[in-house]
Amino acid sequence: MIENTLQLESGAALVCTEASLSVRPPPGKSKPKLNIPLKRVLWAYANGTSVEVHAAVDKRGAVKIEGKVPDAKQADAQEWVAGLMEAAYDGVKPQRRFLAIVNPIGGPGKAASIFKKIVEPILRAARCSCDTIFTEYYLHAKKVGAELDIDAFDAILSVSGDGIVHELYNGMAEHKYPRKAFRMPIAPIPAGSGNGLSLNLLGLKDGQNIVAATVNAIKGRPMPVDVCSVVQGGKRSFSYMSQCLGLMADLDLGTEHLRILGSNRFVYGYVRGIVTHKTYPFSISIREKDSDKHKMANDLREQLTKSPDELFLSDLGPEVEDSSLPALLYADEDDSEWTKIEEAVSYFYGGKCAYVSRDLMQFPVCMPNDGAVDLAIQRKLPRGEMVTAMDSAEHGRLYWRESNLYYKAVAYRLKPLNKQGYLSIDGEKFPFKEFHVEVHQGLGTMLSCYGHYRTERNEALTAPKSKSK
Ligand SMILES: Nc1ncnc2c1ncn2[C@@H]1O[C@H](COP(=O)(O)OP(=O)(O)OP(=O)(O)O)[C@@H](O)[C@H]1O
Repeated sequence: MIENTLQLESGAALVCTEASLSVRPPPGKSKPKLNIPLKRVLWAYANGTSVEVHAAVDKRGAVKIEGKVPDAKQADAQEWVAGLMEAAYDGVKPQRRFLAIVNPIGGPGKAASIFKKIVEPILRAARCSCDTIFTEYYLHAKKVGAELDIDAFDAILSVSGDGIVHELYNGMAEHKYPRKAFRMPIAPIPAGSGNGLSLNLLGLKDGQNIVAATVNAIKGRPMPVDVCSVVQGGKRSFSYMSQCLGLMADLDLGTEHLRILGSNRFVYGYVRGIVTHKTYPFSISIREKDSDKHKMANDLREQLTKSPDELFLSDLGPEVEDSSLPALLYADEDDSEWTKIEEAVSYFYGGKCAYVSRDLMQFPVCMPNDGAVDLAIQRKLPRGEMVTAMDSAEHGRLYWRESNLYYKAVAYRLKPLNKQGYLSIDGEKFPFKEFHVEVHQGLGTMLSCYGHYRTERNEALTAPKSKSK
């Protein structure tokens, strides 16, 4: 392994390898060696004999490492610092200009203090600039998206839950140059109650980690993501995450009055669903891209082996020539050749992210920009199996169940055949009425350090030996 060492006057040394920066204590000192991944190095600077390195460390936030080199080593220090900065910002422009949208009432109401105490110091240490808007009313973020000054910022920080990103996208759709607005990368900082986007970009371990999310905003690369049009009663809106009806919508929107229970309200909702054992009749038409579970799992396996350059946009994003919204291609198409399902099912879920919550990886073969929305239609199960169905659901085990019909669709239509129920689009309540969805490949942009959703122990990648219902 190549090591680039800067010897300090104190006897300690700063050692940069291809993967990390470590601080080696002087010989004979028992202080433990500090090891920081290069991704976490925010800034390095040499002035005369002084050297400063700023980094982001879990639980501590922005930290500064300082030292002095002997007079004769000033040029070495300059060279070492330049090398460290190059390695730390590999492929990414330093000093991004952010627009932060902070929802002061998001989740437990801590977004403003999280932003001030953790996020801002890290941005300052990385010498990023940041204009901040505190949302003042429902749909304020939509207005921000619609009026976005595209040239003034490199990325948007959404300091809240998933609702603010939904509003931003629906605002961007009303921008003077919608497609250009959608090219503005978004990076979530998980300060809401539903932080699904962050969970998908950062994984289960780091999904709620504010330091990791802020580093993702500084070091992540622009990843194109599909955005769906949802057309209902002639009105078009945009969904980047999910569309849901039946049991899973009931246990979210139908338990809002129990917010005091925190995430336990979802457990309560699921148990209530087992007791009532209700089914929901839908008529669903699917313009299929795929429905072979083995093929979809294989396609994901292949995707995960691609190099970052194939997965990301260049830091500046491609030139967008046509700045208008993509047209609706399938809204008027005759669906007589589409796949039809007319059945009373437990729930219907459409999604563009793998995790829908910490406990459920509903769409384990989902890809950010394959031009398809994943559909999971859970058929009615006996009560006992409803309980076991949630075993390892956070690792995507549901995927291989025969009762879980799974499609990739470029478009679909759904008509509820009963009168009352909940329709959740990205967690927002929509009228419980017929709607049409179609996918716009790569329309949106998120910042990511991986180029794909970060699923952990994804069981969809290993086909089971025996069939499960
Ligand atoms: N100052 C404000 N007053 C009232 N509502 C606001 C304000 N700022 C933002 N909102 C609304 O807060 C809602 C919740 O935002 P978001 O989903 O990001 O956070 P959350 O805590 O995850 O939300 P949820 O309550 O949906 O779980 C959005 O609908 C947004 O319009």
